[in-house]
Formats: sequence, C-alpha cells, structure tokens
Amino acid sequence: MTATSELDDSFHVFDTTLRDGAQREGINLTVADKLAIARHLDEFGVGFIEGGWPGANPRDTEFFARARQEIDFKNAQLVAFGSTRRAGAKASEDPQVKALLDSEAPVVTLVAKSHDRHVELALRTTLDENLAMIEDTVSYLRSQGRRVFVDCEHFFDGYRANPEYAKSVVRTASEAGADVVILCDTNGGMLPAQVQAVVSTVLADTGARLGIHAQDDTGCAVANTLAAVDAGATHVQCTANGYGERVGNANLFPVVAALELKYAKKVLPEGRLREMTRISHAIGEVVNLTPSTHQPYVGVSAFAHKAGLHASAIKVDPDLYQHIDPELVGNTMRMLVSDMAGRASIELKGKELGIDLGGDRELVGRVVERVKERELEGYTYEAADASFELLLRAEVEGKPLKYFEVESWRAIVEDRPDGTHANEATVKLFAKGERIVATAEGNGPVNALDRALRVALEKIYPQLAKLDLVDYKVRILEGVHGTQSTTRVLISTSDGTGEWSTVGVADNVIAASWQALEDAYAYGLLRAGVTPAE
Ligand SMILES: CC(=O)SCCNC(=O)CCNC(=O)[C@H](O)C(C)(C)COP(=O)(O)OP(=O)(O)OC[C@H]1O[C@@H](n2cnc3c(N)ncnc32)[C@H](O)[C@@H]1OP(=O)(O)O
Ligand SMILES: CC(=O)C(=O)O
Repeated sequence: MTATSELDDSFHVFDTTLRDGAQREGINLTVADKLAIARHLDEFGVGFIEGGWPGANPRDTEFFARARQEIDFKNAQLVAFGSTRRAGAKASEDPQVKALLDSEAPVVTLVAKSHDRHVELALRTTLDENLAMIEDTVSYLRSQGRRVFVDCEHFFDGYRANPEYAKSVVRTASEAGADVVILCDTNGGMLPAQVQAVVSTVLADTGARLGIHAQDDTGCAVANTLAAVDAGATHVQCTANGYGERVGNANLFPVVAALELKYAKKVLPEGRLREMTRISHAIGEVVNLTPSTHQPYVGVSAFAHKAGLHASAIKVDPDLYQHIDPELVGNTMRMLVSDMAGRASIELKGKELGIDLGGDRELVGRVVERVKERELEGYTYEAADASFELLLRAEVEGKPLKYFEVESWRAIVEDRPDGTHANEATVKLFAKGERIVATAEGNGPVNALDRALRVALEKIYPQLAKLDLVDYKVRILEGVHGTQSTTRVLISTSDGTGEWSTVGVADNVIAASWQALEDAYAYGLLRAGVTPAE
C-alpha cells in the first residue's frame, strides 16, 4: 500500500471523502464502497487519502486492513484519523492511539482542540493538559515511525477568542514533530479575507508548515481554501464533490482545478485532470448521490450554453464565454436549444449533432422560429435533445421523419369496485405499407400504450426490442387552471448504449405521453441507422 508518487512533497492534496465526506447525512458507505472510492481517488492522483477512524467502528478498522491487502496505491498514501490521547493518560497506553498504529497506515491525522472554550467545556481539562496531550500523542506516533498531521479543530474561532493559545497549539504540534498543522474552520463560518489574514499571521508567528480544512457553512469553503493557499498554506484538505458534515467540505475538484489551471501548480500526475469529470461522477455513483448538474468544472451544465448571444460569440471563439477549455477537465461544451436561442445556437447545435445546416440563414431562422413557437406552447428542448433533433431534421429534409403513420390510438382505464383495475391500449398504424392493429395491457395507461406500440412495430422494426423507457416525468404547466392545464411529459429512453429524452405537450397527460413516446421510438430507430419509410 505504499505509494510511489511522482509529485514532490512541497504541496499536499489531502482527500478526506472517506472520513469527513462520510459524515454527510445520507451517505452510508460499506467497506467495499470505501475501497472503490479509494481506488478512484488514487487514480485521480491525490497525495493522501484519509480512510476513516480505525477503532471508532468495525467498518473503518476493516477498511484499513483490506486496503492494505487489496489496493496497490500508485499515488496516494493512506491516512488514519483519530484524536489525541485522553486527558490524564499516556499516549502509549491509549487504546484509541493503539488502533491508529494497528491500522498500519503510514500517516496519521490527529484531531486536537485549539479553542480554549472547547478544551474547558468539551474535553473538560486544562489548557496545559491539552497541550501535553498533543505533545505526547504526536511524539509517540513519530517514535513509532508514523508521519503525523495535526488538525486543529475550531482553529479560526479559537484564534478569535484567544489567539495566543491557538498559536501555542500550532507550535506544540509542530515542535513535537507534526509535519503539517492544519487550521480547521470546523464550524464553517469564516470568509476568505479572514482566513487569509489569520493564516498569514500564524505562519509568520509560528513558522509551522500549515494546511487548511474548510467546512462550507458560508458557501465559501473552496474560496477559503484558496485564500489559505494565497497566504502560504501548502496542504489542502478536501472531499470529492464537497461531501461532508452538515453542508459539506471544500470540494476537491474545483480546488484542484484552480490549483492546476489558475495557479499553475502541478498537484496531480500528468494527464489526471482530464479524468476529473469522470471520477467525480464515478464517486457520485458509489455514494449513490446523483451528481449535481451545476457543479463547477464537472457538472453536466458547467459548460452548457443557453443564451443566444453567448452562442453567437462562442461560434467565433469558445473562449469568449468559457473560463477554460472544458476538455482540460474532461467535460464537454454543450449548446442548449430553447426560446432563448438565436441562429448561432442552432448552428452550433447542428454541428454538435453532425447535421450540416450549410450556412442556410433562412433554414436556421425557420428552426429558431419553430423552437420559439413550440416552447411557447410548453415544449422544452433543452431537456429533450432527441425531440429537438427530430424537429431539426424535419426542417432540413422538408418533411418529418416518419417510420410509421398513426391512424389512431386509445387507452382504457378500468376501475373495479373491488379496488383492482386494468389498463388496456389499442394502437392502429401504417408501417411499410401495412395496416397494423395491436392491443396490449400495462400497469398504467401509458405503459399499455408503450406495449401496444411495441407489439405493433416490433416485427417490422426488431431494433425496438432493445429500447427501455428509463424515466418518465410529468409537469403541469399552468397550475392555476387545475385539470384544464397544459401537461408536459418528458420521457428518457435507453437502448443500452445511450440515453435520449423526448417531450410531448397536450391538454391531457395520456396525449402528451403518446407524443413523447412517438418521438422516443422514432429517435431510437434513427439511432439504430434505420431509414425512414417512404
Ligand atoms: C470535527 C470533526 O469532524 S472530528 C471527527 C469526528 N468524527 C466522529 O466523531 C466520528 C467517529 N466517532 C465515534 O465513533 C465516536 O465518537 C468515538 C469512538 C470517537 C468516541 O466515542 P465515545 O468514546 O463513546 O465518546 P463520545 O463520542 O461520546 O465523546 C467523545 C470523547 O472524546 C473526547 N475528545 C473529543 N475531542 C478530543 C480530542 N481532540 N482529544 C482527545 N479526546 C477528545 C471528548 O471529550 C469525549 O470524551 P468523554 O467520553 O470523556 O466525554
Ligand atoms: C477535523 C475536522 O473535520 C474539522 O475540524 O472540521
């Protein structure tokens, strides 16, 4: 489990997803999850992975044992987290300190109190004994061959209350042999200018190597982390996607991207930054939280452009509306088509879809008008990429892409007095010159329609067997009209290799669903390379 990083030790990217990240409400990691995340983080190239608190629970103890056996770390060193010894005891006899050593992690982070009020109220000991606990625990772990970092809990609040005591904690830890003393904004209440001022002063007054650990309670954790770096901190503690206690911690990804791209600091091995979007999403999958679409750098919307004016400038040079090239972080630029689109948006979207609009201003103008009319009726194309592509192709070809011609459809919902119900749908259509009538049942009227459409078409188009309806969303657009309102349905469909979304709008949910289904099938056939029927 020893890493052979190509990075030097002068700046540390320290990840605490498996310890502080796991403190987020809603995250419950198994040992296997922790191992999977550790592999992703090591592949990303962080220097340190804090794996948890060995001895605090069986899961964290097992994680260290298994990580040792199962992971061949390429970049990261594994870190065990724990606290200083108990008051009035000896570090060498403290079972909690023993568990840190038993984890066999080469690095230990000790959490230490640095706020006088916490020492007196939470530890219920004297200020001097707290310093002795730090000195004893750090030097004992050093004597056992461990590298030691010390997290000064509540440092910034403690510094405001009693700066001399807070600094004496830093000095004690550093003089006892801690390689880095980390100033923690545990309650997350600090702002960047405050962090910068305190870190500068503590650095000047103590000469200790300093790190920063920022919680995000003011929404400033990333900014506070970078402010600390500006003031001379050379160790940043972060979590993937900002997971952490309460509202979270400094998000690893924007911090690392800023260091690499804005500070020109080489903190990852070569080529790793380009894996950032993938790794952020992969970790989201393991923790079972949908990645935020709006996360800086790695969100799917991070480089998605909606406004027509932006698109018109981007057409000339993408840098005009992007702070970096998305490929640097493994993300992609996307054009969104909506009623805020202009001609340039459509041209760029056409290019993205591989559709040649041939610089035809009249055609592009027509598409813009059509999108705006349809959006006024309730359609939304930014969320229904496939319906937009069908609309665009219809304008380019001068006729809609028709794989089948619907004569009629019908859905029946039968409720019975005993509480049971049945749903049945009949679809009548023409495909490749044949009139087909198909009936099917389903667990709801839309499911029955979906099945009837499949029954009708799958002999002619066997490619449809692969399609799966994976998501279905309904929105009432004019709620004030109650049941008279317009209904918008968005359907996501998958063929096992990709996913696409389609939209339908009508005055009832079944008709809106039918439109979205028709588009979903037409697009599925288009993707499968089937030529539309004449
Ligand atoms: C800011 C942070 O996020 S730090 C990380 C916090 N993470 C966690 O707490 C998650 C894991 N924690 C746990 O599983 C448990 O709290 C344990 C195993 C660590 C301790 O459990 P318990 O022994 O039952 O104690 P409990 O949680 O009630 O209280 C913590 C004890 O540690 C003491 N303590 C707190 N900080 C320190 C410190 N820096 N150094 C030494 N002792 C400390 C407290 O005074 C308290 O002592 P007490 O038992 O004499 O009252
Ligand atoms: C150590 C830690 O997690 C904190 O102070 O917030």
